[in-house]
Amino acid sequence: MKAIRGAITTENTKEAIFHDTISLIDEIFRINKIKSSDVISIFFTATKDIDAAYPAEALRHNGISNIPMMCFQEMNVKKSLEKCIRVVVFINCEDDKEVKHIYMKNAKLLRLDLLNIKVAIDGPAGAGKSTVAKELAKKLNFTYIDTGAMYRALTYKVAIENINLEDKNKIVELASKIDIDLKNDKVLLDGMDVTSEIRTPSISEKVSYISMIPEVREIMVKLQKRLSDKGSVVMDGRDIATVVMPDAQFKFFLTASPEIRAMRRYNELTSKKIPVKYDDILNDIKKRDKNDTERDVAPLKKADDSIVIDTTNMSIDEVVSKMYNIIANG
Ligand SMILES: Nc1ncnc2c1ncn2[C@@H]1O[C@H](COP(=O)(O)OP(=O)(O)OP(=O)(O)O)[C@@H](O)[C@H]1O
Ligand SMILES: Nc1ccn([C@@H]2O[C@H](COP(=O)(O)O)[C@@H](O)[C@H]2O)c(=O)n1
Repeated sequence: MKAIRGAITTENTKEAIFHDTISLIDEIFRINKIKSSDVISIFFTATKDIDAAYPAEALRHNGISNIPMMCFQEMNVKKSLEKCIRVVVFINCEDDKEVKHIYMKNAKLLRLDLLNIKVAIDGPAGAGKSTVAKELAKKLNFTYIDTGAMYRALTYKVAIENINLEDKNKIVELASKIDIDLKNDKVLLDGMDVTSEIRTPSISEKVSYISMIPEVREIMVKLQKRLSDKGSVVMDGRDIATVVMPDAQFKFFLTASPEIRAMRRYNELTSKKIPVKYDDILNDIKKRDKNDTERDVAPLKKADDSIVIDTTNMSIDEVVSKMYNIIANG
């Protein structure tokens, strides 16, 4: 037995409810290659603003009379999608049958995560990419992939193995051997949690030298492309819209003045009791920007089709909402 979910938005008239319910059920049957004799039962919910007809009535009217059906009112959650009919269809089938859940019209917003949407976010150090990307991914229920964390993890490994930054061969060899994984906001290096270790000023200072090495980029980009292939993702970095996900449906380039970016980073580190000087951070940011934008391979640059968001005078919430609205309305 399996359950197939679906939803569709409608209008509060009998005609619209009948039409949209039938469209939804037809699509669920068509895409999942099921017939009414496979169906055990169907449960519908409708939002509070739908009272002109029962969705189940639409199916009866359309000739389906032998499937047990029930209609309920959906929980009335504040700011939730209006005029929406949700359904769950229980079917008899083989255990290994792959089912596809169907979201139509504005109900697609309920499960953007099922639509294989790629969101690319690039920008200079401290522009707010990872903070915003993480929030946005949570709001959309997408997977978040922090590519900077991968270069940082390699840099951390280079540092603990005492490898000279000039020794490119050793660094590339290490890059090809290490295992980097991103799981539940944690960065795992060969299975070890290095989430905080990779964010220290000493790693930030070195990372753009490591990320300049073309063979290192090749290894990282291959891994990032593989990760981007898993459903809907938000990925942030420097070359995401240009190299890693050039086909992303949504591309953003976040920026802010170097002074604001340095101040944000200074506040972040001092709040964690990490002793730092504002001027050192500003210099590191400027140096990294220079290295990242001037390197030969995949330099940091805005893709032609990226939307620029200057976050200098915007709060984190404002940036996230702006991006979310662009995606939800896109
Ligand atoms: N719009 C904003 N307003 C205020 N603070 C912000 C804003 N965006 C991000 N920050 C803060 O700025 C700091 C840097 O942000 P974040 O680490 O997300 O930047 P980043 O672009 O990912 O940087 P890096 O490339 O160096 O990793 C964090 O402390 C974050 O909380
Ligand atoms: N796609 C990327 C991501 C990062 N880098 C390099 O890594 C450094 C650290 O990245 P953060 O986002 O964590 O600050 C960054 O300065 C780049 O040198 C990259 O090259 N490509």
